[in-house]
Amino acid sequence: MDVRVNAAISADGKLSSRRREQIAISGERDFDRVDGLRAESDAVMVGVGTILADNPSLTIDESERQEQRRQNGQPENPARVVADSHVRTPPDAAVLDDSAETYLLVSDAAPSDFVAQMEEQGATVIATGENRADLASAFQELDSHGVEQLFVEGGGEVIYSLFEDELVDRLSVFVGSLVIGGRDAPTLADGDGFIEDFPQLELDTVTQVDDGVVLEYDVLN
Ligand SMILES: NC(=O)C1=CN([C@@H]2O[C@H](COP(=O)(O)OP(=O)(O)OC[C@H]3O[C@@H](n4cnc5c(N)ncnc54)[C@H](O)[C@@H]3O)[C@@H](O)[C@H]2O)C=CC1
Ligand SMILES: Nc1nc(O)c(N)c(N[C@@H]2O[C@H](COP(=O)(O)O)[C@@H](O)[C@H]2O)n1
Repeated sequence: MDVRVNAAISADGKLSSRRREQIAISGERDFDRVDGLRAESDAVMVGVGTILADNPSLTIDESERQEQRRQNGQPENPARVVADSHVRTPPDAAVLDDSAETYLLVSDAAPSDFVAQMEEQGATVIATGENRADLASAFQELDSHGVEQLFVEGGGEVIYSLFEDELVDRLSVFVGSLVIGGRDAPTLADGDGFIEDFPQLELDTVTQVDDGVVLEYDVLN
């Protein structure tokens, strides 16, 4: 499976403010670039922190891109994947609507009534790992469901875990021209943080988009 991570950060590296509300760091052209990346993917993934903060639909905005996918024999939207070890996805979350397939990655400790409720909503639940979803094993299962290109949009906890598990192939970052600040504001990669063996990146391209810049990296695993 090929895993691409994309996020928008402020010039000081924040994904959002300490209130963890959705902030439009990207401008119109960058949101359109992200829509294009969704359209190239088999599935779009976020952590449940992003579901609770932003309630995204993770579907494609541009109808021409959906039409192109239909012509290619693909579903009009990529599947949605939510990392949700501790079963916090609300039953009315937008990702559970019927506009695309949805996978929830939970741990083996997920209560069966939660699993049943999510399956009733049409989601496919993949349980791996003792107390936290084991992303490497879950990705193998996603692969068996035909997910070859996975596009990860955040947030900072999930992105850190993916780097920790050496699962990221490519990283793109839109750096917007604003400062958010705050020691409790989420950053691109949160979690415990690395103290050695820092994941190394190779800078591929730098492109100005809107009043910010997109940095594209290959990840040297
Ligand atoms: N600017 C941007 O591009 C984006 C910003 N955001 C912002 O990021 C914030 C949400 O980010 P976070 O709080 O970091 O939440 P997150 O979206 O990374 O979700 C974290 C949660 O995922 C679950 N999870 C399940 N398996 C996991 C695993 N193996 N490793 C790590 N987590 C796992 C855990 O319950 C954990 O609490 C919000 O403020 C949102 O607005 C989110 C996406 C994109
Ligand atoms: N690329 C990007 N730029 C920003 O400025 C953002 N705030 C985000 N946030 C993420 O965008 C997704 C929105 O999903 P919907 O289009 O509403 O379905 C979601 O993943 C946000 O967290 N991204």
